[in-house]
Amino acid sequence: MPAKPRICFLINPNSGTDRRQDVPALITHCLDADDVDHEIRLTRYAGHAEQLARQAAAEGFRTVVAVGGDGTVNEVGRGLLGTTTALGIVPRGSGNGLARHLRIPLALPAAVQRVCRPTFQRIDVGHINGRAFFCTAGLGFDAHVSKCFAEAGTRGLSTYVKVALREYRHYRSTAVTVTLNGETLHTDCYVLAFANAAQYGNNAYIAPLADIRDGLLDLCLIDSLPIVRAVRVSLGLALGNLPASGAAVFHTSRHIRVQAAAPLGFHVDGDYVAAAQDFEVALTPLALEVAT
Ligand SMILES: Nc1ncnc2c1ncn2[C@@H]1O[C@H](COP(=O)(O)OP(=O)(O)OP(=O)(O)O)[C@@H](O)[C@H]1O
Repeated sequence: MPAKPRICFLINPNSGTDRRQDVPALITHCLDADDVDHEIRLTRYAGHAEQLARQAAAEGFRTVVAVGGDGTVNEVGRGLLGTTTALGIVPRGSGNGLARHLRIPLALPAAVQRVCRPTFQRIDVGHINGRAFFCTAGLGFDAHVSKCFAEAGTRGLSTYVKVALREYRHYRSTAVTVTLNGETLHTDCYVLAFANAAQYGNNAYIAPLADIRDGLLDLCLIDSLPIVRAVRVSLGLALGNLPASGAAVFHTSRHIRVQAAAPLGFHVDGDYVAAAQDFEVALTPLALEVAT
């Protein structure tokens, strides 16, 4: 009889807004012990999932499953880069952008069953200033909001919307020079998003045409955001028609350089990283195997 696939579940107990304590028992209940051997480990601090994922890959697990949101998925994915272990996702975050893009079920029982009988496929991986991202990265207002969101004390979509509306009142664009596809653009940056997947999460489609396997990043540039345009952008995000709305400019490229006139914050997969003035953004095609 062939050996059962080994799956390691890494749970971030801090993801999302649902604080139920019995997630390990639920996972064990939902999977079929005849089909898989599994282990469950909990993250103890931010950054721990990357370390645990790398260790699980070294132990020979076929799949390491991020049980959490896009931040946890990012950490686990980073830990698996360069290994032969696949990333699985059981979505438990606030936004779940990558899970939604890959059409992974949002309900825990269905997601656990899917990861036990998966289809394996490879996805592209983006890097911004050396930091990997799998869903989106960005400069400007979205990064600023992710920084304020992390400091807000509460999570979830309603906190995110409250923080975004509060910060919108005083956030201003920064002048940037963007080099891509042999062209140089001098423009202002309110938001510059680099999309590997189509959405930020919560079905907010920043780049609805983004294909996670096409070897290209979709860039979405919003140079300023007066109120009328803010309404059009919000509708475009919700309806998935931002490119047709004319409220943002889109490009595709595999390698982008951005130089900003003043320090600009950036995020990867919704988690704020730092401020910088020079950005190198690049895509490595099909660099990570994912269980979907
Ligand atoms: N045990 C832990 N204690 C505190 N923070 C943790 C722990 N484990 C992981 N983290 C951090 O929690 C952050 C948020 O988690 P995650 O992104 O999974 O949830 P979310 O923000 O609710 O979901 P989403 O990103 O989909 O909106 C991650 O960036 C991760 O670094």
